[in-house]
Amino acid sequence: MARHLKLLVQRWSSRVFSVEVDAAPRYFGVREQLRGEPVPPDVFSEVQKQDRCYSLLVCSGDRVTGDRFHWELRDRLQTQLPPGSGLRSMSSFIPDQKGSLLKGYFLQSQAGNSSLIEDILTDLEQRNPVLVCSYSQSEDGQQWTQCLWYQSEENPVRFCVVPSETPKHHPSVLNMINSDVFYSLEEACDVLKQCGDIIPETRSVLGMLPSSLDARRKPDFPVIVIEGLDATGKTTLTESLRDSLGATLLRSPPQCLSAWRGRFDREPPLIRRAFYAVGNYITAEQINQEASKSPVIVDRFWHSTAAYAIATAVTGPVSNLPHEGAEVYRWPGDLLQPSLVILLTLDPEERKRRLRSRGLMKTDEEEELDHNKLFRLRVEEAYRRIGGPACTALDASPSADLVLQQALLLIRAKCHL
Ligand SMILES: Nc1ncnc2c1ncn2[C@@H]1O[C@H](COP(=O)(O)OP(=O)(O)O)[C@@H](O)[C@H]1O
Ligand SMILES: Nc1ccn([C@@H]2O[C@H](COP(=O)(O)OP(=O)(O)O)[C@@H](O)[C@H]2O)c(=O)n1
Repeated sequence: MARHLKLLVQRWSSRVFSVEVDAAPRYFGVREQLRGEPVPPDVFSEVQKQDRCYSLLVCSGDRVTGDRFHWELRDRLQTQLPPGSGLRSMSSFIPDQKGSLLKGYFLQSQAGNSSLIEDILTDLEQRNPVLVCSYSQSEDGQQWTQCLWYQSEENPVRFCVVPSETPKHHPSVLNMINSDVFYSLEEACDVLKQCGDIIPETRSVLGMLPSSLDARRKPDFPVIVIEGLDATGKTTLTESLRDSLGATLLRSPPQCLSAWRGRFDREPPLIRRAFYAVGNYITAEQINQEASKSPVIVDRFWHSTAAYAIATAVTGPVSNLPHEGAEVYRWPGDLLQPSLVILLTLDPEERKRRLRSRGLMKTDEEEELDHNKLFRLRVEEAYRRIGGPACTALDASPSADLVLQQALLLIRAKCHL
């Protein structure tokens, strides 16, 4: 077994395992002694006695390969597994240890399906960076035990499965920085550079970057960013502001990346977020050039990149988000800071009405906003928590003209235009 896997398994008992059930993580741990705590963790309470469970944790040393494999694995399992396998997202982490998160899946095998599932798992483990554990119930039905799948045939080392306390932070928070949200151009570029061979388009994206960036340069004219969920009226307002103020209108991601956006939207979060992060720096350079001549209005910028990334990485209610004031809500030190960020807020029903009347849905994420109320609430709250500059909320429910007048009042007060 590779050295890093050996170390991982040796530290098994300091790890917590988390399985998502109805968007709420359930936690358990493993202990070396076989008896002692006969209470099965609640994720096992619905499993039949004769069934087995399996966990698959992605353990690639290379994060780009690992994240892509984790992403594809869900589709592969969903297609190959028999119905009733109860496929769920799972992870394993060491509480409070940043970067310790491993992602994977948890599944059940019912008696009649066991040989099919075992064939799928054996094949997966032989060819891919995945560590498979199996879980079975003890003879007396008092305890669930975990053992490594590859050694389960001969003399397996069994660990007791025990309930674990809910950790202080949602597990995803441990790996968020530089996996979901990037705080420097260098970190985002590193990810894209690593993808050069598998996604040739990354070279063209990186080629759009300016040769040097100066985030400290103060633009001569104000730079105003308009943020908000899809269909809150950003396009309508930004176009009116451009006309009223004689401003230049820019957007992030910038127009020059539009040919490659769809390609990156199909990639796992690590790569997709790195693409949008780099997009902000390209827009920043365009802002620098234009703001020496006129005010600049920007349709989406850093708040969108960070808020959607943070809200997607965690699951469940708003209370699972990193706490207010946490490091993830800071502004990247090397990214141009706008003079004002206006966040358009809208009642969910009115937003849906505008979406319907516009007649098209966009990214999977935007579609998810409609179906998943908790996701929408997390995005909105993440928007509010991001600072440096923090956004100023503006009620977007009045008529387009009234929203424009209110926005102009805010801009005049803050930017002396
Ligand atoms: N203040 C407003 N009142 C009513 N409808 C609006 C208002 N602002 C925008 N709309 C309409 O709502 C839809 C979404 O607006 P749009 O500007 O495209 O939003 P976004 O750019 O945020 O996705 C469009 O059909 C637009 O005409
Ligand atoms: N600066 C940006 C802009 C968009 N995005 C992503 O792009 C999606 C929204 O794009 P969209 O095309 O629906 O945006 P609009 O049409 O509302 O401007 C979100 O899901 C974000 O994840 C980003 O990450 N950073």
